[in-house]
Amino acid sequence: MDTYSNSTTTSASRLATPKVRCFDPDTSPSPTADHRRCSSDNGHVHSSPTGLDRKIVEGPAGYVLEDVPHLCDYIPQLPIYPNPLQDNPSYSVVKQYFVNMDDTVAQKIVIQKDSPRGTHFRRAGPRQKVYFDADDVHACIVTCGGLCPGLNTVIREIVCGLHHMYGVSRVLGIEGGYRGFYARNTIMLTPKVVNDIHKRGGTILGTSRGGHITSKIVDSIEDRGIHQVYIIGGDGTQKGASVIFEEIKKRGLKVAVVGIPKTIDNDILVIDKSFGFDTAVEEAQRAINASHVEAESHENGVGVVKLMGRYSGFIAMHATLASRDVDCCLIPESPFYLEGPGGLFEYIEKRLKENGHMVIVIAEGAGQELLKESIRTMDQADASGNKLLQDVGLWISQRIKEHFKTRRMTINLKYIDPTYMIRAVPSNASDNVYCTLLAHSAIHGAMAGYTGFTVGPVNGRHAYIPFYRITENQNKVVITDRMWARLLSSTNQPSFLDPKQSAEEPEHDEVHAAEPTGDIIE
Ligand SMILES: Nc1ncnc2c1ncn2[C@@H]1O[C@H](COP(=O)(O)OP(=O)(O)OP(=O)(O)O)[C@@H](O)[C@H]1O
Ligand SMILES: O=P(O)(O)OC[C@H]1O[C@](O)(CO)[C@@H](O)[C@@H]1O
Ligand SMILES: [Mg+2]
Repeated sequence: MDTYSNSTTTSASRLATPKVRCFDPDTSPSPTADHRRCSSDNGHVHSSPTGLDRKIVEGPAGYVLEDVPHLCDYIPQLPIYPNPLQDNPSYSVVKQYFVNMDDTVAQKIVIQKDSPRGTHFRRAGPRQKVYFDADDVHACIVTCGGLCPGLNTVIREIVCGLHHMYGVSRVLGIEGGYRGFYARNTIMLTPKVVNDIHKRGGTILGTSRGGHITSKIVDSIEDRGIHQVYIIGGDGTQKGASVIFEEIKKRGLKVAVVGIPKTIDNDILVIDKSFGFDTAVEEAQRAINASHVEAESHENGVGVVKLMGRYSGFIAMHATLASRDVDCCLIPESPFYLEGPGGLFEYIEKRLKENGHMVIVIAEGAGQELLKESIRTMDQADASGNKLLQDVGLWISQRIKEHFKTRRMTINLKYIDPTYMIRAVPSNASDNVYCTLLAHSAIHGAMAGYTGFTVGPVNGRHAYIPFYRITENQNKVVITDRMWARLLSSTNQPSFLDPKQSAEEPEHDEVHAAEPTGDIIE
């Protein structure tokens, strides 16, 4: 473990015009707290298996801060400026303008008297001093990966937040995802241009998969004189953002790299939930309702609805719990089987005999092992390297039809795949507010000189989270938690689990692993 130092290899800031010199402990009359964090005694750099540094600060009673990088970690003597927010009339009502620089957010909030204080993250919010002169700042925004409700709201709120809170007027939109840095046009984003984009689905910037050529992206950032890069995207995008940050650090550029996590599947760890998730669950209700109406209008009606979730079944689980019309929910985390006692076919037959109709919700990543056994196909991947999944909805519909044919039982099965209808809607009211907070937290962090981080709520408080924390693993439904039990008790479906197996399941250590909303954690 090396002692953390802020003066690693660098070339000086190439971009900003100094107005106030960096804090000097001997001469500065009013040291800013944020500058003290740059001194060499408050943390340690841990080398990760990938060779990337991690800033870990340890405190009493098992307190651990997993801190995020700061520009002054690798650029010495950076100028600082007073935060213009303090002169902003809209914010004059706020009693405490700035967050305390020592504020951190606990990852685990349910603890026992003697348990260690555990992991914390730096609290998001405006700082008293900032590391960019608003007049000089040139920011850019890019959206990558699949569509998700709320993308336009985040874009809007970054542009308007930079403009209204910090007076930053130069914001560039990079078109078409990462490849847009070097292969596409850019557009100037002003509050006027983005004024009503939150009412539209999709992303006004366009998006793509693949095309992450780090050197070309960073060349483009450097050539355009960009100081703040806001990157909106899922797990792949955040990995890409981390690589961009490392390259920027290597080149010694004064550029803050900020990730805003986007994943409709809610498969990003640590944060309470991802934007667009609520909207997706709400929109999924329409498909489930339609499926239910069809099913109950026909003799032995079976509705099958496929919902998003490649590796995590959160949308399917929450849409099922919200709807109450679903008789069976199948997700990737809970293996199931079709034939024999306790299997899916037996359960369908039972439900049809009891109720005359039934609705099955299946997440796109569920049952992939069964599919592999019955359909032999080449493994294919998309441009980002994500495995392309077979259509489990079509497959299961076919298998159910075949099964009841052999049982000489007439069923009426209707299959609905609302994926792209759900992804394309604008975000709902609560996601819109959430997107605003994400954008503001991102802006405050970048202006305060933090970099190489993702922003998001942890137990209801927005925090700055190092990239590695959210890219190392995926958030999954924990089927031994109470939420899944709640689902089983609401649908009455079989658990497909050997009771012995569930008793032996190890306890998960991620507080949020099973619950996407902070307010419903037990
Ligand atoms: N390990 C990686 N290193 C660098 N760039 C990556 C990496 N993984 C993915 N990317 C880049 O990130 C972008 C988005 O990745 P991807 O298509 O996997 O979507 P995502 O961000 O995970 O969103 P979604 O939730 O829609 O899957 C792509 O341009 C891809 O090239
Ligand atoms: O068709 P596309 O754009 O590659 O995206 C499909 C994937 O994107 C997601 O909606 C996540 O963004 C997945 O649930 C789905 O598998
Ligand atoms: Mg992804």
